[in-house]
Amino acid sequence: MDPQVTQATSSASAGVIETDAVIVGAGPVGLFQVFELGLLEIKAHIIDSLAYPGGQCIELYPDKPIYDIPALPVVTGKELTDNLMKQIEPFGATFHLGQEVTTVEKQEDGRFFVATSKGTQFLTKTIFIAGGVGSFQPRTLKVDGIDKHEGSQVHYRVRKPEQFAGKNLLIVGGGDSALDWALNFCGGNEDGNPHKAESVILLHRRDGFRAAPASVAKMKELCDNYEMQFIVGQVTDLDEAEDGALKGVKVTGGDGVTRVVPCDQVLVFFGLSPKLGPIAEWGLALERKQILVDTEKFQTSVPGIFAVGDINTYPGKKKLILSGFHEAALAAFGAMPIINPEKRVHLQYTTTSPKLHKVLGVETPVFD
Ligand SMILES: Cc1cc2nc3c(=O)[nH]c(=O)nc-3n(C[C@H](O)[C@H](O)[C@H](O)COP(=O)(O)OP(=O)(O)OC[C@H]3O[C@@H](n4cnc5c(N)ncnc54)[C@H](O)[C@@H]3O)c2cc1C
Repeated sequence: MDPQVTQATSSASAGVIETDAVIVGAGPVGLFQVFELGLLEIKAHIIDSLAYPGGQCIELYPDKPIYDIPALPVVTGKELTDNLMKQIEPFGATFHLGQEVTTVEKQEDGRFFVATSKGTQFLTKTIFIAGGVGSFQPRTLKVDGIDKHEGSQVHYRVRKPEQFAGKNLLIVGGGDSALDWALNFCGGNEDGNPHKAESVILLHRRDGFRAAPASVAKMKELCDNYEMQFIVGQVTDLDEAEDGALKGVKVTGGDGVTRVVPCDQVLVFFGLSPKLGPIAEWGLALERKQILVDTEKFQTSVPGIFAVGDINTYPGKKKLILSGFHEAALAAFGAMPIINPEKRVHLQYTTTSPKLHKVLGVETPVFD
């Protein structure tokens, strides 16, 4: 992420943050919402459950070309995100990444209380939901009783690699994350690896990987040297000690035979899938898991809460980035009477707005 953009690292300890605007979702439309609010001199806080901005563009197709962004004949998902980050840099939005917005509650004074999974809290005059297809959550291992081990012995993310040092690890999955972490924990380089595990077993349902060829080659080399073990199969059951702790899992191989694979910790990397999640609980009118909005301000059934981008629906809606950008512009204007009822808002061209040029640190052009 661009270092110029403020990333709040300890906002939970800062108490309740009072603000004019909270944006839920840092996909392309949420990012452009920062720009449109910035043009109207509104600073926003933007929250995403992912650890990085870009939404679907980064999560699903970072290196694929997009051909229908006006004036950009071709741009990849990553390039579009990088450009949006650059474009919003002058507007000083605060990013709260790696946290899901869980709670939205209307207060008596008309503002909204917003809270995240990491305990960050806001009191805001307006909310812009740019939640796309929902917040991306790790796909979980579907085995009876696994939930009681999640967080202690079964993990879907690696937050602190040091907690796995010296352990017997079972890493499940066949994509880049599974292989990268398997190689990382195998380590064993000459300089020493602070996260080196006691043993690493990689388990995948087939003998083929959706990962960088270099990682696959390295993994095979480590297996040939007996520094890692690779098993084809699927976890079908747990192997628990008398005290309930996990001492291994049962793996059914391609031959139909089920074997016990002992391990201390299980790391599962099945990718991420989007879930509407808590947004469905905020009392907004929905239609087939999308938020109903008007087509003037893109406001939801709750005044003060706007919804833009893939998350909303209205007659004729098309789920395109282009449509989301348009909605973000009109939603920003629509929110101004709530954010600043005293202020008369006029449409200003970015070409001729001295106020904007001051923010951007550029000269206002002279017209003959
Ligand atoms: C393979 C593919 C190719 C595509 N190609 C094109 C194309 O060529 N042209 C085009 O116009 N469109 C294309 N699209 C569609 C385009 O990507 C979407 O229209 C666009 O990403 C929508 O942007 P968004 O910001 O509304 O939502 P998203 O990009 O989905 O971003 C939403 C963000 O909100 C976050 N979020 C959701 N709920 C919460 C919550 N409760 N708390 C915190 N964060 C939350 C999510 O983690 C996510 O990061 C393509 C899509 C795919 C999958």
